[in-house]
Amino acid sequence: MSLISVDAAYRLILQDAAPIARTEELTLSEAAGRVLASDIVARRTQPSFDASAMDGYAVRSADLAAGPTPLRLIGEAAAGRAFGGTAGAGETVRIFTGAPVPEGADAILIQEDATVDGAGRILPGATVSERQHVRFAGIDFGEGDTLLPGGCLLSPGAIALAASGGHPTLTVRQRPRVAVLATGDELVLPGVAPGPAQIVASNGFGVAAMVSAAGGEALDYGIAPDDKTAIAARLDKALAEGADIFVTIGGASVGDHDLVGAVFAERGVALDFWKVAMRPGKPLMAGRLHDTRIVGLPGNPASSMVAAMLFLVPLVSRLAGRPVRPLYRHGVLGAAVPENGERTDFVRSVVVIDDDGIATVTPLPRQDSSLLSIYAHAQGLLMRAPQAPPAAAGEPCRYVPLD
Ligand SMILES: Nc1nc2c(c(=O)[nH]1)N[C@H]1C(S)=C(S)[C@@H](COP(=O)(O)OP(=O)(O)OC[C@H]3O[C@@H](n4cnc5c(N)ncnc54)[C@H](O)[C@@H]3O)O[C@H]1N2
Ligand code: MOO
Repeated sequence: MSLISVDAAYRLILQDAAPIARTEELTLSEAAGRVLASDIVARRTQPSFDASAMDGYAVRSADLAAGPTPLRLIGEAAAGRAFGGTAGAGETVRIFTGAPVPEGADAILIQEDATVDGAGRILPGATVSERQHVRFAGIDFGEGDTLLPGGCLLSPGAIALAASGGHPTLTVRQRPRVAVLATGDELVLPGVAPGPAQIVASNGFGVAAMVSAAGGEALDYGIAPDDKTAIAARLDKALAEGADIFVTIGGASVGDHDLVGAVFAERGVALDFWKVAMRPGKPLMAGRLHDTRIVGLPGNPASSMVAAMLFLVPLVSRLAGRPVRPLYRHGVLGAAVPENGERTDFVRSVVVIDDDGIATVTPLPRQDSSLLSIYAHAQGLLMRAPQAPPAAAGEPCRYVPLD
């Protein structure tokens, strides 16, 4: 298969990717950050009664308009404790924020504008307009109103609104299940002392973290040795478990021990592409087998992280039903850059956003695709198009944010 462009690979990986239909019911605290499955309507009216917005006195506004006449105090209303009677002409009820406004009263005189005389009567120091400081029933929403549309991301505000509407649980879309498998005889888990030719597996943990942040559920498939049977067994497991995406790391290139492509071919994976004209991350595969999408990431640490950021994160977001944000943002170069070669270059860069929102993108000095220390300290990937001419500091550029 020949190299395809970044844009073509991006289109291919997202084509026919739709939010998964499976749903689950979660408590409000569990549902935060998830995607609502369908519209929810209010089960109640909020507020369900006319409520005071201030601490003071419930009055009849017409009484105060007539002049500063003392009012007779006939009772008290507090949040959770209504005054049972009716305020008649010349009468007032002590009231606190959140309490039901008594029958007869139509406004609140704040306590700063009132004094109490020796006889316990209330002397208004100001007039009030009708409805002043009253939150009328239903000003937030009424029973049966649509509170949140299906497909919305459950932000903290949305969770609070659902709670107020009387929903203790919400039906949300299930997260896409993403099996993540590292491959390579040389890999040991963090914390295990590597042998003389071994290294510590790192990429799977970074990729799993990206999957979670994009709204997916990462399934840890561990490490498979460079052995076709072992890799195929993990693929079969992913299919049996109904994984939405099977991600491999490593073994994607052309060496004698790069077996992932061979396993995919033997198992009948229909590849959409293998190898993208980009640096790092060229030996990237994507395809599908039955209902499972397949993504084969290259092994070099920065290559797998960059390829996952560009292609896996949008795919997971789309399957999760979350908005897929545009790949690139605009910025200005913080340093001069040379002419680019034939592949799209993704240059790990420091991104500083000033008070006006202008992003200055400055390439980090070392770009070898094995360097996690550089990747981890980059905030963005400067995008250099194929054959882009040299560019000076201050010129416009595009970059992929890494947050
Ligand atoms: N003759 C060619 N050789 C290579 C080419 C090529 O076009 N022709 N492409 C190079 C590029 S570009 C990349 S990127 C790598 C990718 O190769 P693989 O996907 O086959 O990756 P591996 O060979 O398995 O591993 C590469 C490197 O990364 C380390 N690795 C692998 N998995 C992990 C992990 N989970 N955590 C940390 N590090 C990992 C592995 O030990 C190797 O050092 O191929 C080039 N070669
Ligand atoms: O894709 Mo490789 O990432 O150029 O090292």
